[in-house]
Amino acid sequence: MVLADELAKKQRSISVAEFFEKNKQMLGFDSPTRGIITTIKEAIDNSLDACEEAQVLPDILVSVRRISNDVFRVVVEDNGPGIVPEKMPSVFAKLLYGSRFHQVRQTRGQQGIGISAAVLYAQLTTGKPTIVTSRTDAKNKAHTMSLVIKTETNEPEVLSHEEVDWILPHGTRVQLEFKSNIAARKKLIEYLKYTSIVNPHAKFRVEIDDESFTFERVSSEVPPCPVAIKPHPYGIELGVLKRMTAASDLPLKEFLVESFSKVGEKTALEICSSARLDSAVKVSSLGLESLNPLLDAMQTTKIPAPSASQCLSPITDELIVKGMEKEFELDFIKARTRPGSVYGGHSFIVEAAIGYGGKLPPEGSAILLRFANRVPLLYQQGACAITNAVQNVNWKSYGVSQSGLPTGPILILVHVAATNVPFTSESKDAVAAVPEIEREITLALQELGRDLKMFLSRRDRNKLQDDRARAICSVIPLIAAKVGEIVELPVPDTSLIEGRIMRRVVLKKSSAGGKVMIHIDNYTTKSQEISLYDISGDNAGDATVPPSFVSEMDGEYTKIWKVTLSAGEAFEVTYTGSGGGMIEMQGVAENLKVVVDLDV
Ligand SMILES: Nc1ncnc2c1ncn2[C@@H]1O[C@H](COP(=O)(O)OP(=O)(O)OP(=O)(O)O)[C@@H](O)[C@H]1O
Repeated sequence: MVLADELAKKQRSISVAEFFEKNKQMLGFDSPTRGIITTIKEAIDNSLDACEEAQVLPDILVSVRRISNDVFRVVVEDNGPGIVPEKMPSVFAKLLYGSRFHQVRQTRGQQGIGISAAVLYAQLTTGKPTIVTSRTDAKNKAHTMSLVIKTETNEPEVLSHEEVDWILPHGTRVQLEFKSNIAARKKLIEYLKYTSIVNPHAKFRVEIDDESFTFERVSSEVPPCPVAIKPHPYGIELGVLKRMTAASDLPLKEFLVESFSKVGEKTALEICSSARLDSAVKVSSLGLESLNPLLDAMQTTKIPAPSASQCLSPITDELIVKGMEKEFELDFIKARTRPGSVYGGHSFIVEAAIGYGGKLPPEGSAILLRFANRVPLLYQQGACAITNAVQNVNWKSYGVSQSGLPTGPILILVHVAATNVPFTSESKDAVAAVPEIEREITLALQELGRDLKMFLSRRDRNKLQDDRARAICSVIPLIAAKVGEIVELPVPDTSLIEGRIMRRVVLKKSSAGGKVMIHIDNYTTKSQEISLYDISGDNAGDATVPPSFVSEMDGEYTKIWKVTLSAGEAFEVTYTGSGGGMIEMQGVAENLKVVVDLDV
């Protein structure tokens, strides 16, 4: 009893801010390196969500400057709709305050914790307030506030507030200072690169100390802002149903039709009869003895799946390919967007892509890029359902070696877009093992695996042809020499024949006069750059190339032309003149068909 009295003196409520201050690792602030990435990620997620809501093309500035030995100043600025001044303190300095938690639609932010957790982290490590500037339209001035969170109460404290002139007509700028270290640089660039792949409509200007660079947008269409839908009966739990019924004064049938998606009058009556409840009963009067059978009936009655088209915003195959091509050099790339699907009443869509070859590391495990609602997941790869699904695919059947993940020059991208991404924790690092989601990922990867297999076997066929051609070419000069010896005639120049057999290595035109035509057809799915080098001496003839070629000189005699050849495209090079010459083709990748007409 005495002990209980003693304990009672110590028992008191804990504010959510105090809790997260102590447990910052739960929100992704476990180390100084990680803290900087999480902060920038939270601010960028908000900027991208806000721009999508306002339907503006995001132009986002990210600046990181070291201002003393271990203190960094981070600024993220967007051209979004801005935040009204009355709301600025709560948005940035109150945990669990946001606009997205109660909505059923795809958004990057979900919980209303992200940016205020970063503000908390800043004041915890440096004691510095966060400075926010925001403007909602050109008619009004911008407001700048200096904010901290009062951790004991989880309430905002405004240290200063003034109206200022600002160059942007609308947007938000947030500036935080906290302890970190430069080890985060590589991870930060990686994060920005991956973010720009899955947000191809966004432009990111980056300044890290004295270095500045840009991730350009490859699409100038803002993705449609997902529309919030009502919850689906299959995704509801008893506590939520209890709260919803208590707050409604509708009769049961109307309540079901009004409150849930895909429930029409007929379905509502079916639910009522299956729960043995009167369809006209006021829902606020229902006790647990009625809510339990009602919930059972809602989840066993056949109800169509929630529609994915309005509330989700997939990136689409075409833009994923564009985004990946922008950031990686690849020989093969293919993407797939699966049809919409459902788990526990929540809509989701899986998108995946595979890249192969190019400048990817030739050995070791595949590079796996995981995304949820267009946000890269950079940590806890091993604990993620996406990794699990990738490992469970039998990659060997697609001609790729495997040791857990596939191995070799492979890049795999998986994007899960959902109205409620089932993360394993608040730090949103890994997707939980939901069988429906894993199944969709597997199906997408199997489809892509088949495409990759076709590409690899075609490439192997080409390689076989090359090896054969090379073997033949190595004996041709010997045969020519031998024949010349036997028939007692000068040994003929076999280089033209070699060029014809090799088709894509060296083309010589050593006889005077005449003309050589090279036709090149690109029949891969992607564009590729090729270079032609005129390595003839200055007495040689002239090569003419189509005007689309960019020409430059390398040294006195070597002229170089470069052109990007799109899929299915062909062009001709004509070599004329009286002095003879030689053209070498380089960077001629797989699946180019080269036809050489000699002396036409
Ligand atoms: N740059 C911005 N422009 C406009 N509104 C913003 C901006 N940043 C934040 N907000 C508003 O502030 C709210 C809170 O943001 P916060 O990052 O704390 O949570 P969230 O993004 O909703 O969820 P999560 O905790 O999952 O990140 C957002 O829901 C949004 O309404």
